[in-house]
Amino acid sequence: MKILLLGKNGQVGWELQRSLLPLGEVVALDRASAPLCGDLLRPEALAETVRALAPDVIVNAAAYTAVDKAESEPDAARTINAEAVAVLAREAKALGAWLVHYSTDYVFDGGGEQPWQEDQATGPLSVYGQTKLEGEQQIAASGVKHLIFRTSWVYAARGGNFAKTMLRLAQERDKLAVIDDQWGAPTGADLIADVTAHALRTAMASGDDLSGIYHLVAGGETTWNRYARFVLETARKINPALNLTAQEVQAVDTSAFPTPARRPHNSRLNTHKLQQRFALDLPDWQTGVQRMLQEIL
Ligand SMILES: NC(=O)C1=CN([C@@H]2O[C@H](COP(=O)(O)OP(=O)(O)OC[C@H]3O[C@@H](n4cnc5c(N)ncnc54)[C@H](OP(=O)(O)O)[C@@H]3O)[C@@H](O)[C@H]2O)C=CC1
Ligand SMILES: Cc1cn([C@H]2C[C@H](O)[C@@H](COP(=O)(O)OP(=O)(O)O[C@H]3O[C@@H](C)C(=O)[C@@H](O)[C@H]3O)O2)c(=O)[nH]c1=O
Repeated sequence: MKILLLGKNGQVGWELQRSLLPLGEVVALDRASAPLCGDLLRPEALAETVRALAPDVIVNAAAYTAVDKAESEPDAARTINAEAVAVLAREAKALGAWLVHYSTDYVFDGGGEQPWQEDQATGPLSVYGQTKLEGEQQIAASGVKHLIFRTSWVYAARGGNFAKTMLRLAQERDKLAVIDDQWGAPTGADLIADVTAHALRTAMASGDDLSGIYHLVAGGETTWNRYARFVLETARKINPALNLTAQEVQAVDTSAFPTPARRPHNSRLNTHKLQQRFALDLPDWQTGVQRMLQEIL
């Protein structure tokens, strides 16, 4: 089996290079790859690469993920998160290949307090969320066999993420102020990659019955504030010599921390469908965060 992996150097892409290896030959590209094109800002060059490689599976881990910046760069966000995805779906469909893709909790408007199910109405609050939703819709409309994993609050030992931002700020400041009224689940890129490999293997063995959208997040729930406090407490235990000067992580409302992009209050995702269809048990979010901190500290 031949797998084309796009976005190989992102948090999820990096972990996928390891997880996908047992499934077959992995051709892993990033935006700078040449002569093959892995640049999602050049959708038609990307299409030529797909036709030249004729993979059995395309795994797209590339995305425009700068949530605030997307508000002032909607065209680039849309080309990468939606137009290029439509081209990948079209080419995969023509080849009879599977398309694996990732989406986000930010497709929802964040109302209520219940975990969102896959079939509930979306309502993105930001350009990033809107363009990711358009990507999902393009895949569904193409008729390609697909797995779309909606995940949230991704972290990894490699790459930039909220946990690492908190560690950096806690070394620079005496006090942090972090939002305590947005709820979700931090999810490790290694978990996402491992579940992807398992689900892909299962789905390919069962025809196209398992094609669809799945919510894939770690178990439990927290707020950004509680997550930040957990990161700093755990970091202090792992490495007491670490110079974390911030003694307090002040809990603030969303209104006290204005950002260019609006973010959902309720980012909880219900994972029953994924766990049931693929016979999976997802670990609590704390387990993976601890492991990542052990690794980087
Ligand atoms: N990060 C998160 O918190 C969440 C992520 N997701 C989704 O999960 C998926 C993986 O995200 P994650 O690994 O965390 O994101 P990262 O930001 O870590 O990685 C995204 C990758 O996409 C690449 N990329 C950006 N623009 C292009 C382009 N024009 N052509 C090719 N590659 C490009 C980046 O390359 P470069 O470094 O060169 O810019 C980077 O390697 C995405 O679909 C994202 O929307 C969903 C929920 C939460
Ligand atoms: C840095 C910082 C952020 N915040 C808040 C802002 C925001 O509501 C929240 C997280 O901020 P960040 O900008 O780090 O995270 P953000 O870029 O919003 O993270 C999102 O990325 C995309 C790609 C996704 O798909 C989402 O699931 C989610 O992970 O924390 C504070 O309250 N205090 C701070 O000092």
